[in-house]
Amino acid sequence: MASQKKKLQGLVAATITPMTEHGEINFSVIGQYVDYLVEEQGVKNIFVNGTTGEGLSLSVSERRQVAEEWMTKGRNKLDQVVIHVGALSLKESQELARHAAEIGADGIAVIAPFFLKPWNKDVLINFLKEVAAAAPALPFYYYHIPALTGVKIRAEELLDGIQEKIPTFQGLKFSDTDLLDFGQCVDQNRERQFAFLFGVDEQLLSALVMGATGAVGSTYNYLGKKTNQMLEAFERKDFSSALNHQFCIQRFINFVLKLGFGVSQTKAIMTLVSGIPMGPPRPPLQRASREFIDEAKARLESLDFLSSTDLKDRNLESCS
Ligand SMILES: CC(=O)N[C@H](C=O)[C@@H](O)[C@H](O)[C@H](O)CO
Ligand SMILES: CC(=O)C(=O)O
Repeated sequence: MASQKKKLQGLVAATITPMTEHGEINFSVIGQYVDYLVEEQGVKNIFVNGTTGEGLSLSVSERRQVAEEWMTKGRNKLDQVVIHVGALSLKESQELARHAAEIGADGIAVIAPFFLKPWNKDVLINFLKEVAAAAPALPFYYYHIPALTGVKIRAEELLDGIQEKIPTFQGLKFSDTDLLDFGQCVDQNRERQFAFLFGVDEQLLSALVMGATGAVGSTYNYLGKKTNQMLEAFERKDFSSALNHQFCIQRFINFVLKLGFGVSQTKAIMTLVSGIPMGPPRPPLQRASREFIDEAKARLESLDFLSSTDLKDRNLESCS
């Protein structure tokens, strides 16, 4: 039963989908990628085929294969694998949900359909419910990302009474900066065992204060270790250390955001930091520029986020 599953906690890396130079999925590096997350970043949960994974740019068949590969390579190594199964077609979404159940995933997540959009809460819930029903034993997470879907129905409103409609509802992945909405999701559901997973990595500390139980994000692929240090400091109520860690992370994210930061840039950064080739993104995205890569690399080095370098002595802003 879904409700007996252990709660999803801590950091969840939104996985990149590695690709070859020819734009095909590069399954061959996923095993290495799992080991890197677990051993180097201390991250044992993953969120597959989401924004970072270019899930909506993959075919249904590719999405199934990617999910299977992560499940296979993650066996006995990862704690939880959540598969994003959102799609514009309800049928496709249901197929992916059933498939996630078949391969033994720990949960499914769904974004709001973003072309022909649900215009109110009830319409959105009805769509989500149909998807959830295709995998009745799997924990279900709603993936709230209004800036990308254009569906701005507040999460707080959506959560009101959701378990009556979707019995497998287990939590929320909240990728928005509206901490009033996020805080109210937590406050109004205190007696329920929901997971409140925050998705704006540069603001995670504020969300922890608001009651986040975990976080899903792209930067946990390569800043997982650093972010785990922040979580540990927060746990032991050492707020000044936690804030220092958050500021370090912010310095990097702020820097790359100003250069222009998205999935393409995440692929380039992960390639730099992990040494595992993530390849180019799929059109319409375009690969990160040489200038971006050089500047990001220099910044990673100065913040000590690139372990291979030894700049510590002349480094004033080092975050280690
Ligand atoms: C829009 C987007 O991709 N958001 C990611 C997850 O939800 C985050 O992990 C961001 O990449 C990160 O917070 C940097 O802004
Ligand atoms: C960041 C995130 O959660 C995603 O890539 O879907």
